[in-house]
Amino acid sequence: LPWRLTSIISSIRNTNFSLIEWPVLGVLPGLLWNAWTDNLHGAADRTLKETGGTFVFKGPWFANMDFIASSDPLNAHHIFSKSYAKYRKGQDFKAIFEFLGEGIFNVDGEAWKFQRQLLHSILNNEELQNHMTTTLKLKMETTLFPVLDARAGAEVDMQEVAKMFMFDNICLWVLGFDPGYLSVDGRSETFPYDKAFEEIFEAVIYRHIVPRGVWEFQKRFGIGSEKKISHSTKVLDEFIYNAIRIKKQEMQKEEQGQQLDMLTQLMIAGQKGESSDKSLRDMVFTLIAAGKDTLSSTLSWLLWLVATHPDVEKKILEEIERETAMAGRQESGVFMIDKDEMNRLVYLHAIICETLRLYPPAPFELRCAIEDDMLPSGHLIHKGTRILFSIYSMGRMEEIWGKDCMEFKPERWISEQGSLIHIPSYKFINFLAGPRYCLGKSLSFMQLKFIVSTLLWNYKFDMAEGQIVKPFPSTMLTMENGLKMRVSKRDV
Ligand code: HEM
Repeated sequence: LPWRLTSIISSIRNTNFSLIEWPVLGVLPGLLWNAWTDNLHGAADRTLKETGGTFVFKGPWFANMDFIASSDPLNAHHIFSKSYAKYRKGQDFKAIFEFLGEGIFNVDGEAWKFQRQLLHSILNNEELQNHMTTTLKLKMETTLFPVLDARAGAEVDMQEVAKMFMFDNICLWVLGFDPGYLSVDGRSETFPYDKAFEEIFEAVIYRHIVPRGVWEFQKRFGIGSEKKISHSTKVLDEFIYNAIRIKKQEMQKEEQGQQLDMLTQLMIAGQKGESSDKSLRDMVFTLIAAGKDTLSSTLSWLLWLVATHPDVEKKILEEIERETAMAGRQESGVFMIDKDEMNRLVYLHAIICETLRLYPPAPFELRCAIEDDMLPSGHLIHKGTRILFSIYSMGRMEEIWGKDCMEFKPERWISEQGSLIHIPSYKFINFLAGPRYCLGKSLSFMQLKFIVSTLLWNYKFDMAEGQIVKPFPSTMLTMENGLKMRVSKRDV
């Protein structure tokens, strides 16, 4: 009890949630909230290990909080692929993520099929992918490298830099313009949009934990975290609707050449059918949310893991030197990798997979059964049961990854012949499995390989003294204390 009390008091002090929420929440959800936020993913991981990979959580009878948590790969295969038709995102998911509107994350059935086909054709369009790599390269040359040069030798929060850099890039890819969040003069303090996304994803975890009636009550009266969600959604809506309005004006000008951003492609596709500003807003909002934190989180964890594993750093630099002509190719003072060379970077691919295994940007998935069923683990599922799948725990299971599952070891992804080992998606579920797997998977590998190889070849990243790196309890796996590093230009 004393431990609980101390830790509740410290949670109240440390969380962003208003004091009003504590009396509203009551003792039990308060304890739960405390346990989850103390080390949300670690706590779930421990319980899943103790219970053999699946456990039933029972809340008070009136609270509608029951769910089944699992990290069992056979259950994953069952829920996401084999018996996919029996599980949906469900009404709870839709309510929790209501700010995504009718975007692809939030819909099932025909609405999902339609968006899936449309986004599949856009995200796999080679011309568009080449355009994205070109804009990324330009952004690195004109902004990222000058920012790092300007702060060389000083402490830099690389998580902040990664967030700002990816936010600018995702806006370039999705909306076709650069908001200039990352800049040498450091505008970050005043830039509201990325912060608005962050606040929503932080606050939304609360909706996963407390009874729906509680947060709906708070929403109705604009209390605590709900106030933040509605304010931040308004800020983002203004930003996105403005981008849609400008894009429409641009498209009306005949002299405007073909633009290769996703919003233009969605509008062209929409001209053939129905496409309201609201549906464009929902799709664009979802795409920005899908891409920005996933990539910046992977980049941050990867930089930390490489900086704390000098043997891995040495091997990746050797691979870049051996497999690419980067050493002899300098553009505007920096060395840039060629797009065609990226497929040869097998070790780098393994580093990215290994980072994602240990630190999945999207650490859990929520599903709801639409009929009675039985999981391969033997758990009975009744219609309406919620299932919380822990991707974070699955990446740390000894049964899948062996005794060294907690070690960062990119070699586990490479065969004796030197090629990549294929791990089935239901075991390495970071991009999900089955019909709803991530549409940005190949794009993500391409962009991350480009960024990481170029960054590591040109710069050295060392940890700042006293920096403690640990996950922050949010819907996205970010670092609680940032990632303070000393950056120096590498002597190539
Ligand atoms: C490291 C990077 C990424 C990871 C780990 C990742 C992970 C995931 C996961 C777990 C899902 C399933 C979500 C759910 O069903 O609730 C998903 C879906 C999706 N992702 Fe990604 N993602 C990444 C990057 C991207 C990028 C860059 C884009 C595009 C801009 C993207 C677009 C999508 C889309 C459109 C879906 C919805 C698919 C559907 O519902 O059919 N992702 N992603």
